[in-house]
Amino acid sequence: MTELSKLILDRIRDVPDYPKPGVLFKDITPLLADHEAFSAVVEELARLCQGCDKVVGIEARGFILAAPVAFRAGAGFVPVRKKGKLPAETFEASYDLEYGSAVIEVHRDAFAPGDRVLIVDDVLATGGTARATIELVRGAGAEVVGAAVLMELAFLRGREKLDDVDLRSLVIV
Ligand SMILES: O=P(O)(O)OC[C@H]1O[C@H](OP(=O)(O)OP(=O)(O)O)[C@H](O)[C@@H]1O
Ligand SMILES: Nc1ncnc2[nH]cnc12
Repeated sequence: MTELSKLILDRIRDVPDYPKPGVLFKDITPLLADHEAFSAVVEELARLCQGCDKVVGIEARGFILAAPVAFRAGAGFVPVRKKGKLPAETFEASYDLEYGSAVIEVHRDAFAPGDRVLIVDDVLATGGTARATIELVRGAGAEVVGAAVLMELAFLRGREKLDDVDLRSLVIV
């Protein structure tokens, strides 16, 4: 196990049966509260944005990672939000996730044509959220150069839905 993996795994709390019975929730708040771990994660994710123009973060937990990653990498930040939260004209996509379903949106003018984009989120579970985000970003005229998550839950096989992108996970459990 690498030093970074240990730093991450030691600071993720498992919460059983949240938000529904049978779900083991991976709570990243202890990691966020630890400067050493949070900054190491941001540094590592920012390395994946070499030459990218924008970092996309997915509401809500994705924002916490994607915004500092964009700042560190010298890229712009674009929010993908749950339906009804963005004020201007949007594209939208619906999807299923481990414990429900949702609709996400991005502003129609969020990207310049051909922008190179890294998608950042905290957890990859079923892959529904990431898949929908890729479609949104491509539909808005940008190029997805990669997707990066802090933690991948391998048993949910989300990676199989993302076989057309370069997916990096800092830890896989
Ligand atoms: O791979 P999937 O099965 O799609 O699940 C992963 C998504 O689930 C969580 O978000 P959630 O929708 O719970 O929103 P939150 O960030 O507002 O808590 C997580 O932050 C990912 O975005
Ligand atoms: N088990 C889980 N823990 C934290 N976030 C999630 N998003 C989807 N599944 C999750």
